[in-house]
Amino acid sequence: MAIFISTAVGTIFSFYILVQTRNFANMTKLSVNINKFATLRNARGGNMPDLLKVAADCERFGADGITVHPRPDERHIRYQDVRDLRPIVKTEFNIEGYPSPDFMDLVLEVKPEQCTLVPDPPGVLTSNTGWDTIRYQSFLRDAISALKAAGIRVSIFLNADVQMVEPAKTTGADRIELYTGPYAEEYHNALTQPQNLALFNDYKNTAREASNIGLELNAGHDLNLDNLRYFKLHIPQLKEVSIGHALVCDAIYLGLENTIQLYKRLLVD
Ligand SMILES: CC(=O)[C@@H](O)[C@H](O)COP(=O)(O)O
Ligand SMILES: NCC(=O)COP(=O)(O)O
Repeated sequence: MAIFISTAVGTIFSFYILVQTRNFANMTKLSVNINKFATLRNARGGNMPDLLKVAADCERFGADGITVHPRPDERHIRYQDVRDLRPIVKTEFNIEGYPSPDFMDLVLEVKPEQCTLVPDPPGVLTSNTGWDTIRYQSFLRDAISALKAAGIRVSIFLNADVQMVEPAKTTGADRIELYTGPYAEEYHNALTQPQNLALFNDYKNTAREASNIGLELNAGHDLNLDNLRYFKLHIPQLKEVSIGHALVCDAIYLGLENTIQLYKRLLVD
C-alpha cells in the first residue's frame, strides 16, 4: 500500500514539474524599458529617481529583464547609466540602439544578455520603423557578427513584413523584435471590434515566417494594458515583450509593483 501511495505521489509531482517546465519554456517574458525614469531624473539634474534602484525594484517586482535605449543625445539613458546598470541587472539586460561606433563600443564593453538593433536616426522623437534587412544586409551582418562573437544575443527591430524575415535570418540575428507601433494605433482605432484588425494578419504572417526559419520573436513599442493581451493570444511564438512608456505612465497612477504584476498577468499562456 505504502509503495502504491509513494508511486502515485511521485507520478503526480513529476507531472506537475513537467507542466511548470513547459509553461516556463513557453512563457512570454516582460522586459521593462526604464528610459522614461531617466527622462524624469534628467528633468531636474539630480539623481531622483535613482535608476539603479528602479532597475533592482523592477526585477524584485517581477520583471524578467531590463531594457535601456541610450540614444546619441542621451536625452534619457546616458552611456554611463548603461555601465552602472550592468552589475545591478540580475535578470536579462537588453540594450537597444542604432549600431554606431560609439554604441557598439558601449555594448561590447558592457556585454548585455541581449542587444536589439534599431534603425533610428539620431534626431528621431522615438523609434518609428524597423530595418530594411535587404538594403542593410551587409551593415547588419558586420554589426551582428561582432556582437555574437562577444556572446551577446542579437535581436533586430522589424516591421510586420514577411519579405524582411528571411533577410533578417541571413544577417545572423538570433531574434526579431516586431515593431508594434502600428498595431497599437490600429488596435486603439478598432477598439470596439479588434477582430477587424486587418493589419494584424501581417503580424501573424511575419511571426509565423520567423518561427518557421528558426528566428525567435520579441515585440515592442506602444504596448499597453489595453492592447497587450490580444497580441499575446494571437502571436503564440512570443518570447519577450519590452514595454516602457505606457508602463511608466501606468505606474504613476497604479504603483510600480502593481503595474508590473498587471502586465505580467497579461502574458500568461
Ligand atoms: C525600440 C523601441 O521601440 C523602444 O524601445 C524605444 O527605445 C523607445 O525609445 P524612447 O523611450 O526614446 O521613446
Ligand atoms: N522595444 C520597445 C521598448 O523597449 C519599449 O517601447 P515603449 O513601450 O516605450 O513604446
